[in-house]
Parts: sequence; C-alpha cells; structure tokens
Amino acid sequence: MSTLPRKEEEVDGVEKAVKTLEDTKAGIQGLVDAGIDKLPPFFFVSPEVIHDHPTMTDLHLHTDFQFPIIDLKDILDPAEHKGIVEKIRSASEEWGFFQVTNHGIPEQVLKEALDGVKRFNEQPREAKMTYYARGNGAVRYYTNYLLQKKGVGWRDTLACVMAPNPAPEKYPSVCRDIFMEYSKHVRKLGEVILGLLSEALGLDPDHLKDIGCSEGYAFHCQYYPACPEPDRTLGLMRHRDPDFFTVLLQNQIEGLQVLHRGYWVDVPPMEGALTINIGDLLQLVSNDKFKSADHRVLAKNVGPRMSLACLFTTDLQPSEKVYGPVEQLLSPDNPALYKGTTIPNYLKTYVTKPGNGLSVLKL
Ligand SMILES: O=C(O)CCC(=O)C(=O)O
Ligand SMILES: [Fe+2]
Repeated sequence: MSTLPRKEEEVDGVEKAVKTLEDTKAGIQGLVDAGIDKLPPFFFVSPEVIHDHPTMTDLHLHTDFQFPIIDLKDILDPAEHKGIVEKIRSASEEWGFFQVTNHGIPEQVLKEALDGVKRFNEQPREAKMTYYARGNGAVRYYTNYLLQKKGVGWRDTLACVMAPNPAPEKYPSVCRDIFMEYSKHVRKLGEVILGLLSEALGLDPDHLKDIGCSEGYAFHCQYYPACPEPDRTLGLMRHRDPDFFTVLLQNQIEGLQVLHRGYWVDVPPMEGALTINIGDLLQLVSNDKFKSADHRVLAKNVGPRMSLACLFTTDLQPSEKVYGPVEQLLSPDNPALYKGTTIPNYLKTYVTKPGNGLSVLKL
C-alpha cells in the first residue's frame, strides 16, 4: 500500500497534476478513458482534510438534522405564503441550505439540462479541448478551481456565463439549446427565491433584486466520473459559494454534503427537487443573519455524478458598486459586522483566502 503524501508533497502533487491535466486537456474523464484503475497520487487528499468533521449518519434520530425541504406550490396563496417565507428564513439561518419542490421548472427540462452536461463531458477529447481554459471568459472547461491547494478534486467543470449577456454562439453546441432553455426557467425561479429571501429578512420583496443580487449568473457544471479509490480523495473540496445564492440541480448519485452544527450532513438527491444555498455575499448583506455554509462533494465509486449549479450574483462586470450589510437591517442592537466591498475586491480575497472571503471584511 502506498503511503499518503505529506503536506509539501501535496502541493508538488497539485502542480504535477495540473501540468499533466493541462498537457492532455482531456480532463479527469480523459484519465478514465485511458483506463487507469488506481488513483494517481496527486489526487490524494490527506485523511485530516477528509475527516475534518464527523459525518452525521443517523439523521432520522435527530430532528435538528432533518434536511429542510420546502414546497413552493402555494406560494401565491396569501394564507400559505407567510409560512413558506418562515421556512425559508429558518433554513437560511440554521443551514444556509434547503431543497425546493414544486418550483415550476418541468422535470423534463431538468433531465435534459443534465443530459447536456453529460453529452459535453462524454464527447471526444478534441471537441472538449477547445474550451479548456482558466481565468475569465464566457465558457471555460477545466479540471479544478485549485482554490485550495489541498489536492486535486476528482471532477471536471464546464462554466458558462449566462446573464446578463448570454453568448449562445460560444456555448458548446452539444448543450447550447438546453442551456438557453434552462436559463430562462432558472432566471424566473431565481427571482422568486430572491423575493422570498428578501421577505425572510424582513425587507421589501424586491429589495435584493433591486440592489442587483440576481442580475448576473453563471452555470457551473460539475462532472464526477466513478473514482477508482474514492476514500482517498474528494470530488469537490470544502468551500463556500462566492455569490448571493445558488440554485443547484444534481443527479441521483449522492455525494454532496453540507457542514451543519459541526457535522457533515448528506444533501439527499431528490427527483425533481432543486437545492438552494446561500452564498457569502448574501451572508454579507444580511449581516450574518443568513449563513453561507461550507459544503463539499465526496468522490464515489459509481458515476458519473453530475450537477449544474447556477450562481446568482451581480452583473459580473467589474464594478465600483459597494456591497455591505443592508442598512434597514441595522440598529444599535444589530450593528454592521462587515465593512462594504466591491465585488471584484471580494473575489480577490475569495481566491487568495479560500473559504475566507468574508473574514477580511469583518469589523
Ligand atoms: O456538485 C455539487 O453537488 C455541488 C457543486 C458546488 O458546490 C459548486 O459548484 O459550487
Ligand atoms: Fe458550491
């Protein structure tokens, strides 16, 4: 049995992995296609990182750990609306994560959106490599964010900026039409969710929309092939999302976990449901009332696991507009916990201080 790498070897390993993967531009699926049956050591993640918190397994024994599922069916019924807002408030405060059902996006569209992610990843290397890039751009295909130099996650990512300026001619043709279609639906749902989040903070329903929290959004499509040694790596390292909120579509293979009360808790895949999670920027403007929760994805020996995360944020153009705690939420008893920031500045610290983009703004 090979020994696990020490910390500095991990960093070396990351660089080696990046070089190999960038040389081939075939992603992790490319390694799988080449027939590897062992995990290359540069994917090893140390056990201290994998087991940084215990996993909560006996969920049904603990009512505190019942993952929030919120039915949006009666949202327009004045008698039910308040109760739904209250559930969203509680889930956003306690978990920073919840699932929604009866959200209005047809199941067929959800299925086809994931089929699009699959088609992109499962086409020959030559078709994918033209999209291989880091940094900014309307479309990027890459093997890792590498935000955290703690090993390379077992996944490939396709990121497409969808709003406010869609660029259909740049999206891969195998998923272009369904991405445009899903985009229409998810924009509508995003605005509904943002209205509910606004109300849940005690603000006017349009407040968060009016300050630009859903103006721009990007799709982050994650593709996690079956992993030959899933216990030695992660699909996606622990992180918080650098946006206001995320609408996440996942397929039926589990792996996503959220950190709740010191435990990793599974976010169960649920046919037809979508997962909503609060990002750092909503934690910032809500002055810590809502929580941007750490989450991660385990590697699995089955696959592919797939997800399509829609990250809602400002218009994605570098802007001088400053975001800080919303004034209406502040009082002598609830003073501002953060100073304001421009989004580009926040993103700079998010990248250099992973998982910690907000800490430098603390007052
Ligand atoms: O794959 C998933 O379920 C989670 C993806 C995620 O957390 C992200 O893209 O930020
Ligand atoms: Fe995430």
